[in-house]
Amino acid sequence: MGIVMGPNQYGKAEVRIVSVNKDTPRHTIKDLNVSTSLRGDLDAVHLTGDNSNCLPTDTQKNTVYAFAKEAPIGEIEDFALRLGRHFVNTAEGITGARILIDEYSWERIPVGGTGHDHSFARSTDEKRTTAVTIDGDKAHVVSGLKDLVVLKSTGSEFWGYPKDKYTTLAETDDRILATAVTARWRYLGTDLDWGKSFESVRATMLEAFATTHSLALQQSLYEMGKQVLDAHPEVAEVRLSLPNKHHFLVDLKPFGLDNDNEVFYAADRPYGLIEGTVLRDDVDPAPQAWYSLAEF
Ligand SMILES: O=c1[nH]c(=O)c2[nH]c(=O)[nH]c2[nH]1
Repeated sequence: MGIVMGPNQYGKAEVRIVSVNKDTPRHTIKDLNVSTSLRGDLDAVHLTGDNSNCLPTDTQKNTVYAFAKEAPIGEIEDFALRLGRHFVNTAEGITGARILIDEYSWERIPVGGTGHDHSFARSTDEKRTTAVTIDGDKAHVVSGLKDLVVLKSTGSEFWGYPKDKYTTLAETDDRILATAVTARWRYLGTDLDWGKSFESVRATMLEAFATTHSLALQQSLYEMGKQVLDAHPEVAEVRLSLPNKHHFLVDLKPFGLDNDNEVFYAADRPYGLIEGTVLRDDVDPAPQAWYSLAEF
């Protein structure tokens, strides 16, 4: 019987970096939020405060900035792979690294009919994401997006559910279906055209959401994941988190008006939260997750 140090990791969270490429007067920008986590032989720092294997989180932050200058950032997956491999290959006692990156999107401001060379507007709240894990000489990439807000103004029903003495929800064959998509998909390789794959996965998910006549958001979730896997052999599994952004019919009878599914109250909370994984049954399962309080 005794007490030991359990799973642990440490790093710098949310390194905000904006990098401007000035190779030509038509600048491009990369706007990222980068988090690093390292694992390895870290008992000593926890048990006795011996920092000899503890590459400072400050150094990890500086590495992110320096790497952005030493070579073009490129796709976030490639940048994360470079950073993670660097820490594992160079830091004494470090055997694993996980790099999380969120990328914010900017569009050129239109001026005189074309996009301006060096002025940008934040186009949407949607973020492109990646989570790259290095484990010794192995690497795996889970990319995704979050805060992609979508809505169907019809083509959504919800009925046939069990009713008990607490049920008040009316069955409907015509409702608004709206959600803010968080999606993560696990790649089978580490060497591919990340940007092309991202755009295609995103387009497939959107098309599946739009064209599925939905009897439940759960059914839309499965279709979105399934159609991504059908069209993308490079993807092993898709995980989706879909808040059901409820839209309630407003009672217009007090004003002598009929509401023919046209006027809704958009509630912000509570919301249903529909989550799930759609996966191939013939690939290796995802490697064990990194430490997370939520998985306790
Ligand atoms: O698509 C839905 N799935 C549910 O599980 C659910 N539950 C609920 O109240 N409304 C909905 N809608």
